[in-house]
Amino acid sequence: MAAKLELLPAVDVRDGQAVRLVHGESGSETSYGSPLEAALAWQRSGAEWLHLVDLDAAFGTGDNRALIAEVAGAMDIKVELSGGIRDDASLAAALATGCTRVNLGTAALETPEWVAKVIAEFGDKIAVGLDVRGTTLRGRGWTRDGGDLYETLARLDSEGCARYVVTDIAKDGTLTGPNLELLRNVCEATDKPVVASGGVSCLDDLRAISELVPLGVEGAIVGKALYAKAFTLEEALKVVAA
Ligand SMILES: O=C(O)c1ccccc1NCC(=O)[C@H](O)[C@H](O)COP(=O)(O)O
Repeated sequence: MAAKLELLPAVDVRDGQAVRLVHGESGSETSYGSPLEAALAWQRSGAEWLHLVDLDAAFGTGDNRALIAEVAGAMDIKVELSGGIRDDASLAAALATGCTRVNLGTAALETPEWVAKVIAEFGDKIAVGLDVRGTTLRGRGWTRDGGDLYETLARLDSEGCARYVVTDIAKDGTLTGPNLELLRNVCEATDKPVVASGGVSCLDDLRAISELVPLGVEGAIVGKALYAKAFTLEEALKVVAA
């Protein structure tokens, strides 16, 4: 288990632009310009990880595959790739970017046999995103219900899933703080590391998530707060190093 919380600044890509959504809803975008510039800026600021999302692939409105490959290829740091990775072809394209790991979402709900197969084949290169409203999972760019969180978690655990990225959709992009209770509950239900996602608004939120490291929280994805300049990545990295 990691001793300090890992920080994963997010670059979510829609129609070629770095954007932030509210509650992950298509159409709620605020644009922040070039994804490559954003990713390079986080790297220059000392990030050890980048969380890179192809929102068009997640929503089924096309993809940004070439751009995502360009961004991932330009990074000297670890990259977690998410969005629309649902079959052999999209997984092969994602892994070919040289990313450190991929995050599967919808596939874990809709094609569990395929997910079990790729977990067995690729081990900790595969994480599963558990994106929830309450305790109900959501797939297809968070637009469709996909079953119970804890039943799915038990199934994935039994298949050897290495890691979970847990998002409370009600918090995502809202700057209203992470759902610490959800994180605690998921950590109680699994021995595997958990990456927290959604809602971080201030440095105290990162301090609060850091307190969950002994329970199994390994990292925190930070999006909107960095783009809205609530704090700098340098400040955030200092807080988690303390
Ligand atoms: O990750 C996905 O596949 C995804 C699919 C559909 C909508 C949103 C998706 N991801 C969003 C993120 O990973 C955010 O970058 C992350 O939760 C940060 O949230 P916040 O700090 O609240 O901006």
